[in-house]
Amino acid sequence: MSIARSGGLRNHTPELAILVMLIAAPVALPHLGFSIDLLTRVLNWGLIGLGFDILFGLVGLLSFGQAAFYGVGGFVTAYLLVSGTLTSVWLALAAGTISAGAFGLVVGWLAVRRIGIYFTMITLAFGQMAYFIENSPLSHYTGGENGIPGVPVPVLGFGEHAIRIGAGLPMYVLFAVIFFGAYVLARRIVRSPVGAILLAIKENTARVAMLGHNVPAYKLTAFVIAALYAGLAGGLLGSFQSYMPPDAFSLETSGQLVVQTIVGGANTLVGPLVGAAVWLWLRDNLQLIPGLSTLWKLVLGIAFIVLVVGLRRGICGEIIHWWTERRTLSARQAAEAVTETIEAGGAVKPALSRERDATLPLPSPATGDSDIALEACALARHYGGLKAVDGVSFKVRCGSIHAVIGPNGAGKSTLFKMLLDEVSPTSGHVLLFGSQVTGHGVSRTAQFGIAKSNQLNQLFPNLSVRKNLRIAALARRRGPLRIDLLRTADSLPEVEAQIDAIMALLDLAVRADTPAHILAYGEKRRLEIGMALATSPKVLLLDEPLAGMSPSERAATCALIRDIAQTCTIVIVEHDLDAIFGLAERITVLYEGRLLADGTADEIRGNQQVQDAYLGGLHAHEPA
Ligand SMILES: Nc1ncnc2c1ncn2[C@@H]1O[C@H](COP(=O)(O)OP(=O)(O)OP(=O)(O)O)[C@@H](O)[C@H]1O
Repeated sequence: MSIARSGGLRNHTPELAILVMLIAAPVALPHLGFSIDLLTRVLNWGLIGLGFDILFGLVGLLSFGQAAFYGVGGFVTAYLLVSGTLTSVWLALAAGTISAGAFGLVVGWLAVRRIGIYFTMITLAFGQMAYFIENSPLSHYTGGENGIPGVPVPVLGFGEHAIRIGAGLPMYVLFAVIFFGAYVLARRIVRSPVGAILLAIKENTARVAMLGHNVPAYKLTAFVIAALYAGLAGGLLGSFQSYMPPDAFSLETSGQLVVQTIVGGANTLVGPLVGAAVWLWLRDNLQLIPGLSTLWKLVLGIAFIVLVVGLRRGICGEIIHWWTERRTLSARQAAEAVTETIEAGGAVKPALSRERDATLPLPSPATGDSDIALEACALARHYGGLKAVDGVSFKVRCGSIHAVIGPNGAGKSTLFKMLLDEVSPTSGHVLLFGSQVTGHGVSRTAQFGIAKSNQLNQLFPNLSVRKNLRIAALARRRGPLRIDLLRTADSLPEVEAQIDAIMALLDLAVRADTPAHILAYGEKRRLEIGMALATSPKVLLLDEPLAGMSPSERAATCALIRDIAQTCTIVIVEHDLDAIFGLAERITVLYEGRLLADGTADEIRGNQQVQDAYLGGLHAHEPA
């Protein structure tokens, strides 16, 4: 089970389990060497870990700079209280948390445009810069190397009814209540449309952008959420210790968070908490072993290696994986058996719907030759000296099926990429219903109404068919960015209805809960088309939709394309010319990047130049 799962009463089991764990911990764990203070400290790490797990576990962005936000939250809170600017610890905590979030917005804005190691390096650099700033230019406010002593504890109530939350059990209870609230919120975020899109970004970032989601903005959202959690944890640290230490900003803090999350299990939310418990317990108890002296660090390192090698998914990750495998094994085996049957040729030919469903996108108005849906205006793309596409112009009539054909390397895929603005043209532009889309980027172009099904499948392999389609359908319904963190991803009835209609159309309804990677090849191709269709496009680009299909699958897919053509304009690249001549109203022929011909199927069939350059050659090479 990933943390993105949703639906049903069972989904509240994790919250209940956490509640029981938080209540039982101060009773049971002191017998195992956990003091109440250690448990409180573990909760503090767990709190920063909740946000970090959304960033790292869910989206896959490894930050080595979380200490910066932990420190900002902590020092802003501590300074406001100790300087007397604020007397309410709660208000100071809110100010510290918001400051960390604002700092996260700035750092994240710069960092999320980079991926992999570059992202990590930027966060690391900002973390180190924050440490330096705390220690030097701002030492008047932060106390530099001395930190800020005398941070007051929170007070509940007013006047004579006020209760100071002192050290020991009361402080643990405060941290436990805050952690529980933060955990419930984090789970809601994970199960929200935003959470679903963040998980999809980790699976296949390019496809999420191609569907119309603003990927950098969603990553930034995750980054700020992580910074807010870190800021809150930092603010609480000062009150817990009555002292805000400068090492909150240190690289060791960021590193320890990463280690604890890996040990506990990323993408589980509770993993960083469990990792912190194991890590801090080992650290505290190893130091007490007589004769171990400074060797305890070596032993701790060996323990880390053993844990990581032995439990690849981390402690919680392995437990959840084992449990999920047990629960879903029979369903998975049944799905794999269906796939084997289909691939062995034993499946019944898909009974594709001929009825247009009311929830599918409505047809574009096709009112005559002047009604042009898409226009390529002198499009060119050069790679150094190679002219992959060289000044190609053509018009696609609204409501038609328009084919682009040409031999291998003619520039068809490059042309498609420019139509969706995945690749910027060297010169020329694209008009959609008379408005220029070129230059807006792939997400905006998808939002304008152009969708593409790719030559090579671009699915979210570990997500079910329904979830794949949901990511696509959410793009058009919610626009490029919406931060609806508190609703569940499957709570939009119109989106679910659209998914059901598309699954019925694609004959994938029985595979709704099957992960995409288990599907048979032909089913994956249909899902690829379905994802483009789920964005309710005005113009659908199909790049070699029949590639690799059996004759019966080709026939079924051609019928599907005709069905889809009732709802939107289609531009199709395909090498199966029999299919193309049967489907397309108009055909554009490319040869070595240039436009060779453009006309009706009959005109193209009778064109001698096309015969010489492509049709003759292709039929000569075509397998029987
Ligand atoms: N990113 C790139 N960098 C350099 N050359 C490229 C790039 N993308 C495509 N090309 C080249 O541009 C030319 C056109 O490629 P493209 O994939 O668009 O052709 P195609 O008509 O789609 O071929 P196919 O039918 O085999 O898919 C080819 O020579 C290809 O090697």
